[in-house]
Amino acid sequence: MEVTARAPGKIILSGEHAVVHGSTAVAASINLYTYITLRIPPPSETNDTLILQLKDIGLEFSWPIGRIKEALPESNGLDSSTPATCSGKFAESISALVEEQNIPEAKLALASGVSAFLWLYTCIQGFKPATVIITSELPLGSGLGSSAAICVALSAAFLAFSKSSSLDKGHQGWLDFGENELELLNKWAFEGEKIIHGKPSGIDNTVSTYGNMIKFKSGGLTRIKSAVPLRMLITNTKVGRNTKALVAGVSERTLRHPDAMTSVFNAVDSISKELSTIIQAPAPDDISVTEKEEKIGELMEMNQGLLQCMGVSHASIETVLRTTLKFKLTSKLTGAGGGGCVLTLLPTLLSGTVVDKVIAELETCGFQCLIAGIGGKGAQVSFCGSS
Ligand SMILES: Nc1ncnc2c1ncn2[C@@H]1O[C@H](COP(=O)(O)OP(=O)(O)O)[C@@H](O)[C@H]1O
Ligand SMILES: C[C@@](O)(CCOP(=O)(O)O)CC(=O)O
Ligand SMILES: [Mg+2]
Repeated sequence: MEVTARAPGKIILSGEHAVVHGSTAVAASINLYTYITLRIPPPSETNDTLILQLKDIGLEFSWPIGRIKEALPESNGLDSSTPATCSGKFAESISALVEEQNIPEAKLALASGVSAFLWLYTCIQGFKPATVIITSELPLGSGLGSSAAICVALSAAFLAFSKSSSLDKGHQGWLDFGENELELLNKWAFEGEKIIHGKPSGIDNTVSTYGNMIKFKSGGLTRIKSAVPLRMLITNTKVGRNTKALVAGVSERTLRHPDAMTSVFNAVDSISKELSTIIQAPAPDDISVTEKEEKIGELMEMNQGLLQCMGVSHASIETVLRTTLKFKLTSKLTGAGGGGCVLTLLPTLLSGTVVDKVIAELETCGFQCLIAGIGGKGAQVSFCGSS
Protein backbone atom coordinates (compact mmCIF):
# COMPACT_ATOMS: atom_id res chain seq x y z
CA MET A 1 0.00 0.00 0.00
CA GLU A 2 1.37 3.41 -0.89
CA VAL A 3 0.12 6.97 -0.65
CA THR A 4 1.74 10.35 -1.28
CA ALA A 5 0.45 13.45 0.51
CA ARG A 6 1.42 17.03 -0.18
CA ALA A 7 0.89 20.21 1.84
CA PRO A 8 1.85 23.78 0.88
CA GLY A 9 3.97 26.37 2.63
CA LYS A 10 2.56 29.81 3.37
CA ILE A 11 3.17 33.52 3.62
CA ILE A 12 1.75 35.63 6.43
CA LEU A 13 0.51 38.92 4.97
CA SER A 14 -0.05 40.41 8.41
CA GLY A 15 -0.22 39.41 12.06
CA GLU A 16 2.60 36.92 12.76
CA HIS A 17 3.53 36.66 16.44
CA ALA A 18 0.57 38.85 17.48
CA VAL A 19 -1.66 35.95 16.34
CA VAL A 20 -0.06 33.80 19.07
CA HIS A 21 -1.42 36.37 21.55
CA GLY A 22 -4.95 36.41 20.14
CA SER A 23 -4.73 39.05 17.36
CA THR A 24 -6.15 38.57 13.86
CA ALA A 25 -3.72 37.52 11.11
CA VAL A 26 -4.02 37.02 7.35
CA ALA A 27 -2.14 34.23 5.54
CA ALA A 28 -2.08 32.55 2.14
CA SER A 29 -0.73 29.25 0.86
CA ILE A 30 2.08 29.27 -1.73
CA ASN A 31 2.83 26.79 -4.50
CA LEU A 32 5.82 25.19 -2.78
CA TYR A 33 5.05 21.87 -1.12
CA THR A 34 6.28 19.23 1.29
CA TYR A 35 5.62 15.68 0.06
CA ILE A 36 5.29 12.57 2.22
CA THR A 37 5.18 9.07 0.76
CA LEU A 38 3.97 6.33 3.10
CA ARG A 39 4.68 2.73 2.10
CA ILE A 40 3.13 0.02 4.22
CA PRO A 41 4.58 -3.39 3.28
CA PRO A 42 2.20 -6.36 2.83
CA PRO A 43 1.85 -8.54 5.98
CA SER A 44 3.80 -11.31 4.18
CA GLU A 45 6.98 -9.17 4.33
CA THR A 46 8.94 -9.78 7.51
CA ASN A 47 10.65 -6.37 7.77
CA ASP A 48 9.76 -5.14 11.25
CA THR A 49 11.15 -1.62 11.06
CA LEU A 50 9.88 1.94 10.81
CA ILE A 51 12.09 3.83 8.36
CA LEU A 52 12.17 7.59 7.83
CA GLN A 53 14.03 8.93 4.80
CA LEU A 54 14.69 12.68 4.51
CA LYS A 55 15.45 12.52 0.78
CA ASP A 56 16.67 16.04 0.07
CA ILE A 57 18.67 16.23 3.30
CA GLY A 58 20.29 12.83 2.65
CA LEU A 59 19.47 11.31 6.05
CA GLU A 60 17.75 8.06 6.99
CA PHE A 61 16.54 6.97 10.41
CA SER A 62 15.09 3.65 11.47
CA TRP A 63 13.60 2.10 14.58
CA PRO A 64 12.77 -1.58 15.21
CA ILE A 65 9.01 -1.70 15.86
CA GLY A 66 9.76 -3.56 19.13
CA ARG A 67 11.80 -0.56 20.34
CA ILE A 68 8.94 1.85 19.57
CA LYS A 69 6.44 -0.41 21.39
CA GLU A 70 8.74 -0.53 24.40
CA ALA A 71 9.21 3.27 24.46
CA LEU A 72 5.61 4.27 23.74
CA PRO A 73 3.39 1.41 24.97
CA GLU A 74 0.46 3.74 25.69
CA SER A 75 0.39 5.47 22.30
CA ASN A 76 -1.17 2.38 20.71
CA GLY A 77 -4.22 2.90 22.89
CA LEU A 78 -4.78 6.36 21.38
CA ASP A 79 -7.47 6.83 18.79
CA SER A 80 -6.65 8.35 15.37
CA SER A 81 -9.94 10.25 15.44
CA THR A 82 -9.02 12.03 18.71
CA PRO A 83 -5.89 14.21 18.34
CA ALA A 84 -3.65 13.95 21.40
CA THR A 85 -0.89 16.19 22.76
CA CYS A 86 2.63 14.84 23.12
CA SER A 87 3.49 15.87 26.67
CA GLY A 88 5.10 14.58 29.87
CA LYS A 89 6.10 10.92 29.66
CA PHE A 90 5.32 10.74 25.92
CA ALA A 91 7.61 13.70 25.17
CA GLU A 92 10.47 12.09 27.13
CA SER A 93 10.07 8.75 25.33
CA ILE A 94 9.94 10.44 21.91
CA SER A 95 13.10 12.43 22.71
CA ALA A 96 14.88 9.20 23.70
CA LEU A 97 13.88 7.55 20.39
CA VAL A 98 15.19 10.56 18.45
CA GLU A 99 18.43 10.82 20.44
CA GLU A 100 19.25 7.18 19.67
CA GLN A 101 19.50 8.14 15.99
CA ASN A 102 22.57 10.35 16.61
CA ILE A 103 21.50 13.17 14.28
CA PRO A 104 24.65 14.99 13.08
CA GLU A 105 25.38 18.11 15.19
CA ALA A 106 24.90 20.47 12.23
CA LYS A 107 21.42 19.02 11.55
CA LEU A 108 20.14 18.94 15.14
CA ALA A 109 17.32 21.37 14.26
CA LEU A 110 15.70 18.42 12.48
CA ALA A 111 15.19 16.60 15.80
CA SER A 112 11.87 18.33 16.50
CA GLY A 113 10.60 17.46 13.00
CA VAL A 114 11.59 13.81 13.55
CA SER A 115 9.81 13.89 16.95
CA ALA A 116 6.65 15.23 15.32
CA PHE A 117 6.87 12.41 12.76
CA LEU A 118 7.18 9.72 15.45
CA TRP A 119 4.29 11.13 17.45
CA LEU A 120 1.91 11.45 14.49
CA TYR A 121 2.87 8.04 13.11
CA THR A 122 2.45 6.06 16.31
CA CYS A 123 -0.78 7.82 17.27
CA ILE A 124 -2.44 7.46 13.85
CA GLN A 125 -0.89 4.28 12.42
CA GLY A 126 0.13 2.49 15.63
CA PHE A 127 3.02 0.01 15.50
CA LYS A 128 3.00 -0.97 11.82
CA PRO A 129 6.29 -1.34 9.95
CA ALA A 130 6.53 1.21 7.13
CA THR A 131 8.81 3.43 5.09
CA VAL A 132 8.09 7.15 5.10
CA ILE A 133 9.86 9.37 2.58
CA ILE A 134 9.95 13.16 2.96
CA THR A 135 10.89 15.66 0.26
CA SER A 136 10.30 19.39 0.38
CA GLU A 137 10.43 22.37 -1.97
CA LEU A 138 10.39 24.69 1.05
CA PRO A 139 13.50 26.14 2.66
CA LEU A 140 13.54 24.92 6.28
CA GLY A 141 13.41 27.47 9.09
CA SER A 142 12.88 30.47 6.78
CA GLY A 143 9.39 31.66 7.65
CA LEU A 144 7.58 29.86 4.83
CA GLY A 145 5.95 27.35 7.17
CA SER A 146 7.99 24.20 6.49
CA SER A 147 7.19 22.97 10.01
CA ALA A 148 3.45 23.23 9.41
CA ALA A 149 3.68 21.77 5.89
CA ILE A 150 5.49 18.68 7.18
CA CYS A 151 2.96 18.19 10.00
CA VAL A 152 0.00 18.61 7.63
CA ALA A 153 1.48 16.30 4.99
CA LEU A 154 2.37 13.64 7.61
CA SER A 155 -1.13 13.78 9.09
CA ALA A 156 -2.67 13.62 5.61
CA ALA A 157 -0.62 10.56 4.59
CA PHE A 158 -1.22 8.72 7.87
CA LEU A 159 -4.95 9.51 8.02
CA ALA A 160 -5.40 8.46 4.38
CA PHE A 161 -4.74 4.87 5.52
CA SER A 162 -6.49 5.09 8.88
CA LYS A 163 -9.59 3.08 9.70
CA SER A 164 -11.87 6.11 9.52
CA SER A 165 -10.72 7.29 6.05
CA SER A 166 -13.44 7.46 3.43
CA LEU A 167 -11.12 8.54 0.59
CA ASP A 168 -11.56 6.85 -2.78
CA LYS A 169 -8.33 4.83 -3.07
CA GLY A 170 -8.97 4.13 -6.75
CA HIS A 171 -8.87 7.87 -7.61
CA GLN A 172 -6.23 8.87 -10.17
CA GLY A 173 -4.10 11.95 -9.37
CA TRP A 174 -4.40 14.42 -6.49
CA LEU A 175 -7.45 14.01 -4.30
CA ASP A 176 -8.99 16.58 -1.92
CA PHE A 177 -10.12 15.66 1.59
CA GLY A 178 -13.70 16.18 2.75
CA GLU A 179 -14.49 18.91 5.31
CA ASN A 180 -14.57 16.58 8.36
CA GLU A 181 -11.32 14.91 7.35
CA LEU A 182 -9.66 18.32 6.83
CA GLU A 183 -10.73 19.36 10.30
CA LEU A 184 -9.26 16.18 11.81
CA LEU A 185 -5.97 16.37 9.93
CA ASN A 186 -5.61 20.05 10.84
CA LYS A 187 -6.01 19.14 14.53
CA TRP A 188 -3.36 16.41 14.28
CA ALA A 189 -1.01 18.76 12.40
CA PHE A 190 -1.46 21.32 15.20
CA GLU A 191 -0.29 18.66 17.69
CA GLY A 192 2.81 18.16 15.52
CA GLU A 193 3.42 21.93 15.31
CA LYS A 194 3.28 22.07 19.12
CA ILE A 195 6.25 19.67 19.22
CA ILE A 196 8.23 21.88 16.80
CA HIS A 197 7.13 25.39 17.90
CA GLY A 198 6.22 25.05 21.56
CA LYS A 199 3.34 27.52 21.40
CA PRO A 200 1.98 27.78 17.83
CA SER A 201 -1.10 29.86 17.05
CA GLY A 202 -2.32 27.25 14.54
CA ILE A 203 -2.39 29.68 11.58
CA ASP A 204 0.37 27.88 9.65
CA ASN A 205 -1.11 24.39 9.84
CA THR A 206 -4.59 25.80 9.12
CA VAL A 207 -3.57 27.62 5.92
CA SER A 208 -1.49 24.62 4.82
CA THR A 209 -4.47 22.31 5.41
CA TYR A 210 -7.16 24.45 3.74
CA GLY A 211 -5.02 26.32 1.20
CA ASN A 212 -6.08 29.64 -0.42
CA MET A 213 -6.23 32.68 1.86
CA ILE A 214 -7.46 32.85 5.43
CA LYS A 215 -8.17 35.32 8.21
CA PHE A 216 -7.31 33.64 11.50
CA LYS A 217 -7.93 34.56 15.14
CA SER A 218 -7.74 32.46 18.32
CA GLY A 219 -7.96 29.13 16.50
CA GLY A 220 -10.88 30.19 14.26
CA LEU A 221 -10.56 30.61 10.51
CA THR A 222 -12.50 32.62 7.95
CA ARG A 223 -11.76 31.79 4.32
CA ILE A 224 -11.19 34.92 2.26
CA LYS A 225 -10.68 35.53 -1.43
CA SER A 226 -8.58 38.30 -2.93
CA ALA A 227 -10.58 40.36 -5.43
CA VAL A 228 -7.39 41.07 -7.42
CA PRO A 229 -4.37 38.78 -7.79
CA LEU A 230 -1.67 39.68 -5.27
CA ARG A 231 1.94 39.56 -6.43
CA MET A 232 4.67 39.24 -3.81
CA LEU A 233 8.41 38.93 -4.17
CA ILE A 234 9.79 36.59 -1.52
CA THR A 235 13.38 37.29 -0.49
CA ASN A 236 15.14 34.67 1.58
CA THR A 237 17.88 36.39 3.60
CA LYS A 238 19.28 32.89 4.25
CA VAL A 239 19.85 33.92 7.87
CA GLY A 240 18.86 30.85 9.86
CA ARG A 241 16.56 31.15 12.82
CA ASN A 242 14.22 29.12 14.92
CA THR A 243 10.53 29.89 15.31
CA LYS A 244 10.29 28.37 18.79
CA ALA A 245 12.99 30.70 20.18
CA LEU A 246 11.52 33.80 18.50
CA VAL A 247 7.99 33.06 19.74
CA ALA A 248 9.38 32.55 23.25
CA GLY A 249 11.27 35.87 22.98
CA VAL A 250 8.07 37.78 22.17
CA SER A 251 6.29 36.12 25.12
CA GLU A 252 9.13 37.17 27.44
CA ARG A 253 8.93 40.77 26.18
CA THR A 254 5.16 40.62 26.78
CA LEU A 255 5.75 39.54 30.38
CA ARG A 256 8.17 42.45 30.88
CA HIS A 257 5.92 45.10 29.23
CA PRO A 258 2.35 43.76 29.32
CA ASP A 259 0.52 47.06 28.69
CA ALA A 260 2.75 48.25 25.85
CA MET A 261 2.71 44.85 24.16
CA THR A 262 -1.07 44.58 24.48
CA SER A 263 -1.31 47.88 22.59
CA VAL A 264 1.06 46.54 19.92
CA PHE A 265 -1.03 43.37 19.54
CA ASN A 266 -4.25 45.42 19.35
CA ALA A 267 -2.74 47.58 16.61
CA VAL A 268 -1.78 44.45 14.66
CA ASP A 269 -5.33 43.15 15.08
CA SER A 270 -6.72 46.34 13.49
CA ILE A 271 -4.17 46.17 10.65
CA SER A 272 -5.07 42.56 9.82
CA LYS A 273 -8.81 43.26 9.88
CA GLU A 274 -8.39 46.28 7.59
CA LEU A 275 -6.08 44.31 5.30
CA SER A 276 -8.58 41.50 4.94
CA THR A 277 -11.37 43.98 4.10
CA ILE A 278 -9.23 45.72 1.47
CA ILE A 279 -8.05 42.47 -0.08
CA GLN A 280 -11.64 41.29 -0.55
CA ALA A 281 -13.08 44.59 -1.85
CA PRO A 282 -13.78 44.61 -5.60
CA ALA A 283 -11.53 46.88 -7.68
CA PRO A 284 -13.29 47.58 -10.98
CA ASP A 285 -10.51 49.57 -12.69
CA ASP A 286 -6.74 50.24 -12.69
CA ILE A 287 -7.12 53.30 -10.45
CA SER A 288 -8.92 51.38 -7.74
CA VAL A 289 -6.39 48.52 -8.05
CA THR A 290 -3.56 51.03 -7.54
CA GLU A 291 -5.32 52.65 -4.56
CA LYS A 292 -5.89 49.24 -3.06
CA GLU A 293 -2.27 48.24 -3.51
CA GLU A 294 -1.11 51.50 -1.91
CA LYS A 295 -3.26 50.76 1.14
CA ILE A 296 -1.99 47.17 1.33
CA GLY A 297 1.61 48.43 1.10
CA GLU A 298 1.02 50.98 3.85
CA LEU A 299 -0.52 48.36 6.15
CA MET A 300 2.44 46.03 5.50
CA GLU A 301 4.82 48.87 6.41
CA MET A 302 2.89 49.54 9.64
CA ASN A 303 2.92 45.82 10.51
CA GLN A 304 6.68 45.68 9.93
CA GLY A 305 7.15 48.59 12.36
CA LEU A 306 5.20 46.71 15.01
CA LEU A 307 7.22 43.53 14.36
CA GLN A 308 10.31 45.65 15.07
CA CYS A 309 8.65 46.66 18.38
CA MET A 310 8.27 42.96 19.17
CA GLY A 311 12.01 42.48 18.64
CA VAL A 312 11.81 40.03 15.74
CA SER A 313 13.40 42.03 12.90
CA HIS A 314 17.05 41.52 11.94
CA ALA A 315 19.85 43.44 10.20
CA SER A 316 19.36 41.27 7.07
CA ILE A 317 15.63 42.07 7.03
CA GLU A 318 16.40 45.80 7.39
CA THR A 319 18.75 45.50 4.38
CA VAL A 320 15.91 44.07 2.28
CA LEU A 321 13.58 46.88 3.46
CA ARG A 322 16.12 49.59 2.54
CA THR A 323 16.91 48.00 -0.83
CA THR A 324 13.28 47.67 -1.90
CA LEU A 325 12.43 51.16 -0.62
CA LYS A 326 14.95 52.59 -3.13
CA PHE A 327 12.48 51.32 -5.76
CA LYS A 328 9.51 52.74 -3.76
CA LEU A 329 8.41 49.23 -2.83
CA THR A 330 7.20 48.19 0.62
CA SER A 331 8.27 45.06 2.41
CA LYS A 332 7.71 43.23 5.66
CA LEU A 333 9.14 40.10 7.21
CA THR A 334 6.97 36.99 6.98
CA GLY A 335 6.81 34.18 9.53
CA ALA A 336 8.80 34.36 12.72
CA GLY A 337 11.46 36.86 11.50
CA GLY A 338 14.96 37.04 13.02
CA GLY A 339 16.23 36.42 9.45
CA GLY A 340 14.28 34.12 7.13
CA CYS A 341 12.03 35.54 4.42
CA VAL A 342 10.76 39.03 3.56
CA LEU A 343 7.71 39.87 1.40
CA THR A 344 7.72 42.76 -1.05
CA LEU A 345 4.47 43.86 -2.65
CA LEU A 346 4.80 44.03 -6.44
CA PRO A 347 2.07 46.39 -7.71
CA THR A 348 0.20 45.25 -10.83
CA LEU A 349 1.49 48.17 -12.92
CA LEU A 350 5.13 47.74 -11.87
CA SER A 351 7.25 47.03 -14.94
CA GLY A 352 9.16 43.79 -15.35
CA THR A 353 12.38 45.81 -15.75
CA VAL A 354 12.02 47.28 -12.26
CA VAL A 355 11.28 43.85 -10.80
CA ASP A 356 14.43 42.50 -12.46
CA LYS A 357 16.51 45.41 -11.06
CA VAL A 358 15.21 44.90 -7.50
CA ILE A 359 15.92 41.17 -7.69
CA ALA A 360 19.42 41.79 -9.08
CA GLU A 361 20.23 44.23 -6.26
CA LEU A 362 18.87 41.89 -3.58
CA GLU A 363 20.85 39.00 -5.03
CA THR A 364 24.09 41.01 -4.90
CA CYS A 365 23.50 41.18 -1.13
CA GLY A 366 23.60 37.36 -1.11
CA PHE A 367 19.83 36.95 -0.79
CA GLN A 368 17.69 34.54 -2.82
CA CYS A 369 14.51 35.80 -4.54
CA LEU A 370 11.44 34.02 -5.80
CA ILE A 371 7.95 34.93 -6.94
CA ALA A 372 5.65 32.18 -5.68
CA GLY A 373 2.08 31.54 -6.76
CA ILE A 374 -0.23 32.65 -3.94
CA GLY A 375 -3.40 30.94 -2.75
CA GLY A 376 -3.35 27.43 -4.22
CA LYS A 377 -4.82 24.18 -2.89
CA GLY A 378 -4.22 22.85 0.61
CA ALA A 379 -3.55 19.26 1.69
CA GLN A 380 -4.10 16.55 -0.92
CA VAL A 381 -3.24 12.88 -1.39
CA SER A 382 -2.51 10.65 -4.32
CA PHE A 383 -2.82 6.85 -4.12
CA CYS A 384 -0.80 6.22 -7.26
CA GLY A 385 2.32 8.28 -6.54
CA SER A 386 2.54 12.01 -7.22
CA SER A 387 1.15 13.32 -10.48
N1 LIG B 1 11.29 18.38 5.39
C1 LIG B 1 11.55 18.36 6.70
N2 LIG B 1 12.21 17.32 7.27
C2 LIG B 1 12.47 17.30 8.59
N3 LIG B 1 12.14 18.29 9.45
C3 LIG B 1 11.48 19.34 8.94
C4 LIG B 1 11.15 19.44 7.56
N4 LIG B 1 10.51 20.60 7.36
C5 LIG B 1 10.43 21.21 8.57
N5 LIG B 1 11.01 20.47 9.52
C6 LIG B 1 11.14 20.82 10.96
O1 LIG B 1 10.67 22.16 11.12
C7 LIG B 1 11.75 23.01 11.59
C8 LIG B 1 11.62 24.41 10.97
O2 LIG B 1 10.46 25.00 11.49
P1 LIG B 1 10.38 26.51 11.90
O3 LIG B 1 11.52 26.92 12.77
O4 LIG B 1 9.02 26.69 12.43
O5 LIG B 1 10.54 27.30 10.50
P2 LIG B 1 9.55 27.30 9.23
O6 LIG B 1 8.28 26.66 9.65
O7 LIG B 1 9.37 28.73 8.90
O8 LIG B 1 10.28 26.61 8.15
C9 LIG B 1 13.01 22.28 11.17
O9 LIG B 1 14.11 22.65 11.97
C10 LIG B 1 12.60 20.81 11.38
O10 LIG B 1 12.66 20.44 12.75
C1 LIG C 1 5.53 33.57 14.45
C2 LIG C 1 4.30 32.78 14.02
O1 LIG C 1 3.18 33.67 14.00
C3 LIG C 1 4.47 32.21 12.61
C4 LIG C 1 5.68 31.33 12.46
O2 LIG C 1 5.86 30.92 11.11
P1 LIG C 1 7.18 30.19 10.65
O3 LIG C 1 7.36 28.98 11.49
O4 LIG C 1 8.33 31.14 10.83
O5 LIG C 1 6.95 29.85 9.21
C5 LIG C 1 4.05 31.68 15.04
C6 LIG C 1 2.64 31.09 15.02
O6 LIG C 1 1.68 31.77 14.62
O7 LIG C 1 2.51 29.96 15.46
MG1 LIG D 1 7.22 26.93 11.45
